[in-house]
Amino acid sequence: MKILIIGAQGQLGKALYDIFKRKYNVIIKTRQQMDITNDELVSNEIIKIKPDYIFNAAAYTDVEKAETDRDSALNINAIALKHITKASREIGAILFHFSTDYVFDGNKTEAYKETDVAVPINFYGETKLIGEENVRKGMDKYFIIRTSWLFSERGTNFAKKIIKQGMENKSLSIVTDQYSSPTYVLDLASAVERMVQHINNGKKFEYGTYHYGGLPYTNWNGFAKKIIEIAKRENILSEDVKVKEILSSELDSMAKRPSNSRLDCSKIKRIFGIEQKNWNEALDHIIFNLK
Ligand SMILES: NC(=O)C1=CN([C@@H]2O[C@H](COP(=O)(O)OP(=O)(O)OC[C@H]3O[C@@H](n4cnc5c(N)ncnc54)[C@H](OP(=O)(O)O)[C@@H]3O)[C@@H](O)[C@H]2O)C=CC1
Ligand SMILES: Cc1cn([C@H]2C[C@H](O)[C@@H](COP(=O)(O)OP(=O)(O)O[C@H]3O[C@@H](C)C(=O)[C@@H](O)[C@H]3O)O2)c(=O)[nH]c1=O
Repeated sequence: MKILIIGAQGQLGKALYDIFKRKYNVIIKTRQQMDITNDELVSNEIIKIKPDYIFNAAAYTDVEKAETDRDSALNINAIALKHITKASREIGAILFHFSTDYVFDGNKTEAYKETDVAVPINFYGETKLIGEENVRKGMDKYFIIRTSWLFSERGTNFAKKIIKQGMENKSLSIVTDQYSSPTYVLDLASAVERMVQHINNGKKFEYGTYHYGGLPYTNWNGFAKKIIEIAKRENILSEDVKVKEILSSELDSMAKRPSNSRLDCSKIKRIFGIEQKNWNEALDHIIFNLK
């Protein structure tokens, strides 16, 4: 069973490699080795490697910068999916593509299901939604996994930004009016492994779009308070660091974020038996490892 991971240097790409290298023949491609915006290269490499599964963890993930650096965000998150699906289809590979809670506008009061209409309110979300549509149009054997607020010990993410800020300032101001859930990358990668095992064992399943995120739901301020609490306990931050509550309207940001992008993950549980994991335990673990 051969697996190709594209975007292997990102936080999710690395987690997928850590999980899958234990039992599978995994080939990894970094941006330097396979730029997904290069149609010819993508096609040649995928056809040459001929993997059974392709995991596309490559993306443009700077939500603020995407508002102005529009061509790059669009090429990487949207157009490149035409190249990847064309080559995947040609060799009959199964594609796992990753998308975001930011495809939703946040106007729903409950958690979002896979069947809810996606209306992005920022350009990153727009490009990710076009990418999803390109996957659906381009092939049949795909999984689009929408996830939220990824964190890990590696790469750039909210948890690491908060610790860094806590080291530099005594007072942090964090929004209270955006709700979703943090997801530890290794929990997401393990969910993907469960899906692959399920398929390889010949069990019943459906291709298509799935939601997977951590539990419990929270807002960014709640997440930040938990990060600070653990960092104080581990003596990484001093006791006098405080987290102030602010509203999104007080932020100086170009990209709007949804007030509610909680993902309903009941479909992945029903079809693949995958349970959501509690992110608190993972947060303890990564902050301990940052020491
Ligand atoms: N981070 C998050 O909070 C969330 C992420 N997601 C989705 O999950 C997926 C993984 O995200 P995450 O691991 O956090 O992202 P990262 O930003 O950590 O990693 C993305 C990787 O893609 C690479 N990349 C960028 N452009 C190209 C290109 N043209 N060709 C090949 N590789 C490229 C980057 O390389 P380089 O470092 O050289 O730029 C980087 O290694 C993405 O699809 C993202 O949209 C969904 C919800 C939340
Ligand atoms: C760092 C910081 C952020 N915030 C706010 C800004 C923003 O509204 C919210 C989240 O901050 P960030 O900009 O770090 O996170 P953001 O880049 O919006 O994170 C998103 O990344 C993409 C890739 C996704 O797909 C999403 O699921 C989500 O994880 O918190 C504060 O209020 N104070 C702060 O000090």
